[in-house]
Amino acid sequence: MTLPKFRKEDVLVEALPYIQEFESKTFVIKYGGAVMEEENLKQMVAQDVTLLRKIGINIIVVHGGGKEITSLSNKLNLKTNFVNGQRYTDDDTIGVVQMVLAGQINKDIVRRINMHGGRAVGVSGIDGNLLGVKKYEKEDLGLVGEIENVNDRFLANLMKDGYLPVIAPVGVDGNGAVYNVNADIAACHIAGAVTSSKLVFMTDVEGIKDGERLMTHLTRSEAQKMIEKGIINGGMIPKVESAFRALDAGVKKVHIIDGRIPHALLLEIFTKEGVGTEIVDE
Ligand SMILES: Nc1ncnc2c1ncn2[C@@H]1O[C@H](COP(=O)(O)OP(=O)(O)O)[C@@H](O)[C@H]1O
Ligand SMILES: CC(=O)N[C@@H](CCC(=O)OP(=O)(O)O)C(=O)O
Repeated sequence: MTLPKFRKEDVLVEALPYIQEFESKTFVIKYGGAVMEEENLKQMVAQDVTLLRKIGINIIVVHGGGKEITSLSNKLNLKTNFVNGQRYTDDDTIGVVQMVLAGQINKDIVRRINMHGGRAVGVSGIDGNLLGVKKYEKEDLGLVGEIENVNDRFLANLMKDGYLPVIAPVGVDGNGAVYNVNADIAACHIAGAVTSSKLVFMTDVEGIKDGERLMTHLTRSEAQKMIEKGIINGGMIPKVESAFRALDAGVKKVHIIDGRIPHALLLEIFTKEGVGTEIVDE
């Protein structure tokens, strides 16, 4: 296969209108899946978010780490149990969740971004009462939390001072108890609270597919029909439902992109074609 030849100056010029459009806007990026495992991809994401921040876009990173939590739980002989896509979180497991998300993964992402001069600050939902939660009510998931409020002023202050918040999805309730929160759901609540222009889910599929066909653009009603027909299922459901919630809260576009593509974030944001699927209101 011969790749098309790009002239560097054309690539930069194509990016210019997007740079103008997005200056001072806020983007929330949910980072998870394979992108969090591969060394090269981790470095590229750190470069991409730093570049976006440096050209004046306010970036907030929300990260997952489900696989890493399961792996440490296994080493500690703790059982893993998922109920409808969420981890049943008992007293021992919440310790592991906090250690892995707010400790190891959060600091690893912060360190990488800062190696590129990105001014990242790692916080969990406990810091500054960023994610106020109550116990999840629809079913008993132990210490899984449902977000009731987001301290958006705390985030706004960090960004005003030029910092790039990197958020671990654990929350705290009114009594100071710590809860586990699904990272997709945390990202959508945060995007809504800061009226983000874009919410980008980086995952390890090409985007939303109908059979073999990648759907590059979907309206809410088209996506809803794909859920009803079972074309969208499994781990994609919480992402798409989070996308709907974010659109309700005023987010303009939600993107589901393939984090396995090198520099997928830059391609999505600065090229006409983009990568993956965008979901809009109508
Ligand atoms: N229509 C669809 N298009 C693409 N992926 C889909 C679709 N329906 C279900 N999926 C599944 O959703 C998964 C992505 O969700 P998940 O594994 O939870 O991602 P992450 O770990 O990045 O949060 C894909 O691996 C795929 O198996
Ligand atoms: C309640 C719940 O399920 N929380 C998730 C939090 C991490 C997460 O969401 O990580 P990914 O984005 O990598 O899946 C968990 O414990 O796995």
